[in-house]
Amino acid sequence: MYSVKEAFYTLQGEGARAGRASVFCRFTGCNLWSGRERDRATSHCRFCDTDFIGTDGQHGGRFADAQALANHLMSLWPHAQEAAAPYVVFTGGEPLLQLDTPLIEAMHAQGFEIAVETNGTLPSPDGIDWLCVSPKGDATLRITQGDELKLVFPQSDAMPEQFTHLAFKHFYLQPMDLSPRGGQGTTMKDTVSYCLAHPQWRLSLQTHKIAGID
Ligand SMILES: C[S@@+](CC[C@H](N)C(=O)[O-])C[C@H]1O[C@@H](n2cnc3c(N)ncnc32)[C@H](O)[C@@H]1O
Ligand SMILES: Nc1nc2[nH]cc(C(=O)O)c2c(=O)[nH]1
Ligand code: SF4
Ligand SMILES: [Mg+2]
Repeated sequence: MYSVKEAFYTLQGEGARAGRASVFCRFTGCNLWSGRERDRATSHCRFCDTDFIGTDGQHGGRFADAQALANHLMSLWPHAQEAAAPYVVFTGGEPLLQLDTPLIEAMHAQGFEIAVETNGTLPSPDGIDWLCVSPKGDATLRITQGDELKLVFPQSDAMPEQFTHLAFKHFYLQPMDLSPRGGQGTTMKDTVSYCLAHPQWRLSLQTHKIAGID
């Protein structure tokens, strides 16, 4: 059984693959925050910009098996006749609480290329085509290699220097959007300054928020 908060067709907004048409599958639940505002201040992850509770979002629901979820996600990909392979981004919440080998196999059998957005605290199954790891505060990082490391900046207990030696192809800093915590604006200036001073890091903007899409 898979619990999905929402699923939608949009453009990947962040990181090295920003701008790419994607089916997003947002799983319910996370291991670093309950998703309830009253728990935010005492959680491992305190800046989350996402509602991942329940299965009541657009095209959300509970899916009995991998084939049912793969069929559902394929129904959201509108370009069956085009050359570009269908592309899915599994996110959440924390997708590695639910993404397993049967689902990876069912998605590949449909022809999907599979991307994952994870906090990196849980082991990842084999077969993921694009792995994006986004470390969180003092939460122990268990995934130390992948395609991109995308760090939300700044986090006093997870500074970029801690991660530069890890085996990722791309290193991104993404300005923390403070609005989920009632703040204003983002930490854009500090993030730009850090990237200018440390060229190993590139700037990732949340372009879907700029574009006004999901
Ligand atoms: C909502 S998380 C879900 C996937 C996974 N749990 C994770 O944390 O990577 C998706 C992406 O949004 C980023 N993110 C969450 N809240 C943010 C915020 N307030 N500002 C900027 N990026 C944020 C996360 O770091 C992650 O890269
Ligand atoms: N367009 C768009 N791109 C994204 N990249 C990562 C997202 C996420 O919430 O995991 C996200 C999202 O929520 N929307
Ligand atoms: S780990 Fe990801 S989904 Fe969980 S609370 Fe943090 S940003 Fe949100
Ligand atoms: Mg998001």
